[in-house]
Amino acid sequence: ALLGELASSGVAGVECAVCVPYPYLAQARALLDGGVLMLGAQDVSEYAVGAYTGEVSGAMLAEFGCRYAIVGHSERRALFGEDDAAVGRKAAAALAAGLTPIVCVGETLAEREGGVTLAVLERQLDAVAAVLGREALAGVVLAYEPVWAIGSGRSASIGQVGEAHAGIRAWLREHCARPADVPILYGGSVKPENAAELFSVDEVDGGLIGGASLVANDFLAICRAAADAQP
Ligand SMILES: O=C[C@H](O)COP(=O)(O)O
Repeated sequence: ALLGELASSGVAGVECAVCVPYPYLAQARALLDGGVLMLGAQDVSEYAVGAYTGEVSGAMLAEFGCRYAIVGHSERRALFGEDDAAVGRKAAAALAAGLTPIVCVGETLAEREGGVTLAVLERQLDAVAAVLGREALAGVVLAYEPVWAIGSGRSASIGQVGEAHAGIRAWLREHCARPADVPILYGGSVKPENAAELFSVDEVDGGLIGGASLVANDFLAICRAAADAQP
């Protein structure tokens, strides 16, 4: 459904990708081949090669046509013990394999209520910068995903998103060789109804869409909102 619609109507200036679970990569690649939608994975191993049973390396993902790998999604951090340093190593592994890592950062509700949102984002970003360095950092995509907004139906407010994205851009100016090259996506209950408003916020360069991406027409509406928000 996505391919048909995107091929006919297009979404000028917007890069769209689907990040599918590992077992579906081959099938997705066959469907997407030569089309306008790019392919990504939802995770990547921090190890390039070796005896790590069950791990999926960046080279394997590249072989299956992936352009992107999400790293540090809050569910990976919270449920699978991925700490900030591991997220940095995964980002490096993705880059080394020629993939663009989509590095997720975001605060929990307790951290937001404790007034430490920007400090948490900086801590998470510092760990990535420590592994990548200023040059390589310019090759990532960042995604601000407040944990409390993911899958909850409750997106962050415009003010909250604006403050976080401005903070991340300011951090990039200090730590990245080409800070303007790094897109900052917002994720957390993005829907057709709120996409235009979220994409109108300064420093919001796109979205990382979960639930709404499972409904083709909703995802398409969000892609169009991103196209309409182009400067
Ligand atoms: O992986 C996607 C993000 O975590 C956002 O999910 P959501 O749009 O269902 O809140």
